Amino acid sequence: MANLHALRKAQKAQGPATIMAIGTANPPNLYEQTTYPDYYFRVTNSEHKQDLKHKFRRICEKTMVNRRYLYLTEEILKERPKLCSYMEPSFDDRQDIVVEEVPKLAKEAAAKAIKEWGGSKSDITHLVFCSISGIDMPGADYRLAKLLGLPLSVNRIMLYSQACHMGAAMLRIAKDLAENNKGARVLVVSCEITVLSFRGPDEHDFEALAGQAGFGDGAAAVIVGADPIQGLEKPIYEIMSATQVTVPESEKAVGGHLREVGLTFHFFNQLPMIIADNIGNSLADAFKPLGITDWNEVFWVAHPGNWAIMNAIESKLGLHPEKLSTARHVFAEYGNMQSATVYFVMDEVRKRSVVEGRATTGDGLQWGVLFGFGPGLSIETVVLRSVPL
Ligand SMILES: CC(C)(COP(=O)(O)OP(=O)(O)OC[C@H]1O[C@@H](n2cnc3c(N)ncnc32)[C@H](O)[C@@H]1OP(=O)(O)O)[C@@H](O)C(=O)NCCC(=O)NCCSC(=O)CC(=O)O
Repeated sequence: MANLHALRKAQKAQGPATIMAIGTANPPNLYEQTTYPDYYFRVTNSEHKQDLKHKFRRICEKTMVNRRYLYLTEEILKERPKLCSYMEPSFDDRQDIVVEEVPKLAKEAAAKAIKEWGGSKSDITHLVFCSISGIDMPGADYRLAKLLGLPLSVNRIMLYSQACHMGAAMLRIAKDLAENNKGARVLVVSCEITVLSFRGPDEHDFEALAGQAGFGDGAAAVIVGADPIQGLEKPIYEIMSATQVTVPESEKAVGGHLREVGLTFHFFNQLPMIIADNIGNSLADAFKPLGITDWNEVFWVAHPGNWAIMNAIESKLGLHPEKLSTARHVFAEYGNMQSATVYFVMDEVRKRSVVEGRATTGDGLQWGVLFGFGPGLSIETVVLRSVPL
């Protein structure tokens, strides 16, 4: 028994899971929000719906998004006209694209993270990959591992059909993998392209219209491992804890349905208030062991969701405006890239901390919260510890 105990101890890492690199990527096509309504109504052959176009323009302005990267172009849509209808069965056309393209964009982000990490691909022990799109067998994880040239021994896990909270949720998974497997180096990848949900406008479907106005395409990757090798691996943040709670009676607050017509997107207008009303409890539980009760004392890496959600959180928790300024900046420059967004925010927080001459990677503060939410309603709370700069 004594030997078994020693064996189990030897299998585990000593220190906490640590984020050692972050990479991001977007498709090459940049769409300015001011001209997007003209583009969108032209490519979907909806120019005759002028009142709806004006409404869509107002919705686009209300999002507070400035620009977004999108995989789909006018050329691609001409080749696949079913995607431009409102509800024509079009699953195969959509699937043809996402099965090929999700792993490719993911590879760009992952290659950047691996380069920053500085280790060898052969030392990557685990791959955790999420995307709403691209269900296939073998999956996008297999394709990505092949594109990157990862060792055949890599332990893969693919998470399809989840949504925005998965950026935070994958850190929760990676933490357990890194801390329970000595020497593990976990490549965490998220890739979201909106090909399943792109559709033409309909005056009776506000939720679809809002989705067309706010979502963007992007991929991001991080490397997570414990006990960094000095001189080779540079910690960016330590992951102190990671938890999920499901808000009761909220399963219809946000979600989607995958059908022949692609993915339809649904949300309640009350979503901002539901999130703001519930996030306080999650923060209190997460920071209790550290004795922190003032949410302005920590740095914030928040999934933006939409502008109203950030307003509601800021007001409910009494946050200073700078706490969510990076999340707002990323949202304005890229739109809501669902699970990938929070990694863009994390990348921006650590880069800004350097540029602004802060003492740590967390805006000069020691402790921070990475926060995500998505269908369920699932709230993910990850406590991060910054490192000195
Ligand atoms: C589209 C919005 C910018 C609209 O902003 P506001 O609601 O503040 O603006 P507003 O009230 O003036 O509404 C703008 C126009 O839309 C109309 N409108 C608003 N709500 C409506 C509704 N429920 N049904 C029909 N029409 C509606 C208004 O009448 C108005 O039209 P008119 O101008 O004609 O009077 C916002 O709702 C938004 O950002 N939605 C994004 C989608 C979203 O919630 N994503 C959640 C992310 S979820 C996430 O991140 C997690 C996950 O996905 O898992």
